[in-house]
Amino acid sequence: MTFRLAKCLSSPGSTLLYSRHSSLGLRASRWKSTVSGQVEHGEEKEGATAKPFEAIPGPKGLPFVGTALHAALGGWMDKLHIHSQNRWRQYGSIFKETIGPQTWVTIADPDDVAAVLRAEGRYPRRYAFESFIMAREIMDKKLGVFLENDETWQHYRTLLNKKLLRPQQAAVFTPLMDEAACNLVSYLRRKRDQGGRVTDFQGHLFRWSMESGSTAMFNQHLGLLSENPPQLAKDFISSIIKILDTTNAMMTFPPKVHKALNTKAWRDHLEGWQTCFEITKQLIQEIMEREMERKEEEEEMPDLVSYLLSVKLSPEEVLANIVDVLGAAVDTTSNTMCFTLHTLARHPNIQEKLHDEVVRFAPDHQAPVTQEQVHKMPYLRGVIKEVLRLYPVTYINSRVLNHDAVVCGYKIPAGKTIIICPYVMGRDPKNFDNPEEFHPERWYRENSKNLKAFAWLPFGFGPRSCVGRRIAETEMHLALIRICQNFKLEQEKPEELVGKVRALLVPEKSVDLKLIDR
Ligand code: HEM
Repeated sequence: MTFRLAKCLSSPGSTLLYSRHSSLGLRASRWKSTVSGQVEHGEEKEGATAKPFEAIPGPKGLPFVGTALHAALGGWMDKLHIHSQNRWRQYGSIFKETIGPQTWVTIADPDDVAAVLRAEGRYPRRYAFESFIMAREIMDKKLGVFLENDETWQHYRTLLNKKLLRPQQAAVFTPLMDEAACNLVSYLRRKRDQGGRVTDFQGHLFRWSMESGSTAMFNQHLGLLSENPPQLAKDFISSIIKILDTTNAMMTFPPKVHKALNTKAWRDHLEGWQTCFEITKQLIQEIMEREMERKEEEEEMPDLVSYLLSVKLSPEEVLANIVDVLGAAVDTTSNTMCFTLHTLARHPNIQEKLHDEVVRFAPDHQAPVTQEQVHKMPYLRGVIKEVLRLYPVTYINSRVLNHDAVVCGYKIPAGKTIIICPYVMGRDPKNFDNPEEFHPERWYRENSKNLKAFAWLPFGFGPRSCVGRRIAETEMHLALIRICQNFKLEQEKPEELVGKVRALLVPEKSVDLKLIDR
């Protein structure tokens, strides 16, 4: 079947039919294609009955800008996760909407999502923010794994998989990440006021995730959690924040318009990218210099930069890939941890249960925490999974169709973007019982057997899924263990946690918590 599907996908001019059986879930055998006018069995009927793209339901909007003005005036660009949920309820299993420069077809039924993702072929494509690509063109910089496509993407991706996803590599970065988690604890102690309060967890956790994530790339600490963090790394963080803060504006109106009018948002966006590239370049240089001084035996597991250079990527390609990987690593993990700590403070019973498990399997504050210990903690892993279900930082994901296709009975031309909604799927009662409840036990092996496949997709799926998943999960587990060992988290004013969209789903307000020593 795989062969047949791959053959269909690589045939020029073919139309894929993405269908699912209403009661039995996906039936792979029903995927068909027309190849150069030849019709495979049974396909003609389904293709012929498919409705045209224009018939996909959705808001009409205005010519050229679609619902961008509604979004700007109604202020819902930063609530796109809720907006998608409302549209989904209003229009049903598939809807289409043009917001500014992009027309998106949205699906959020796990079976439809499975059908699209399972047929994506060798070179899956995601929707790429036009402004990200434009900025690189203007700066004359290359695209890295996040933005590249086709053979070049696959080349980068194969190299990165070897360094970031392999268990042998995890053995190198786990102890360093554990040190970063311990440093986070000391750092938070220093940030506490006299009443034990720490304000703006977002900023603190941003530092931690850059510190922790970069150990997996550079095999060394940047020192961001120390008393005097290096200016370079602090500037990198500011540049990423600048890029993310201006991304919503680039989504509401075409970046070309922003550029032509030289808007403040565009200037900031571009400046963010320029600083990000300059700093990453300097960071790489510093790391390479330090690396030269290191001992020979450490060369067995070279850091990511040395490795990429050793496999003959040019310095420009290495720079572009490090920018892409670091850029994807920092805000995702830090905001997920923010949601996690806030949720634990809000649910003292859950926090105590987690603490009991941590004390049982990692009782010694001084001893290193290992992957084996983490594997013995299903509740801990359930907490993170539950946070990613309710607050997936990547609240939407996407695929740009390589071929004309039929999705949910509608003809979708090649090049159109299909939006997949982990946020909507994670809160749909058809997929999860009592979806609004935070219930880590639902992820225990015996309970999760009955969960719907593809309903939980915070890291995406397939060959284009998150290359940093192992790193992200490892660092979040370790940080949570260290925080639980050392602190009880409390909220001064118990508050519902509300998310907003700033390219990713992030907490709307500053997360402020009280840390009481255990
Ligand atoms: C909570 C943490 C994280 C979440 C929820 C997350 C989620 C995602 C998602 C949904 C995608 C798109 C996958 C797809 O299209 O199917 C992605 C891609 C990516 N992520 Fe992550 N991510 C996280 C952390 C990280 C970390 C720590 C790194 C780096 C160490 C990283 C590096 C990347 C890269 C480079 C890509 C692009 C991969 C490609 O296009 O081939 N991510 N991530």
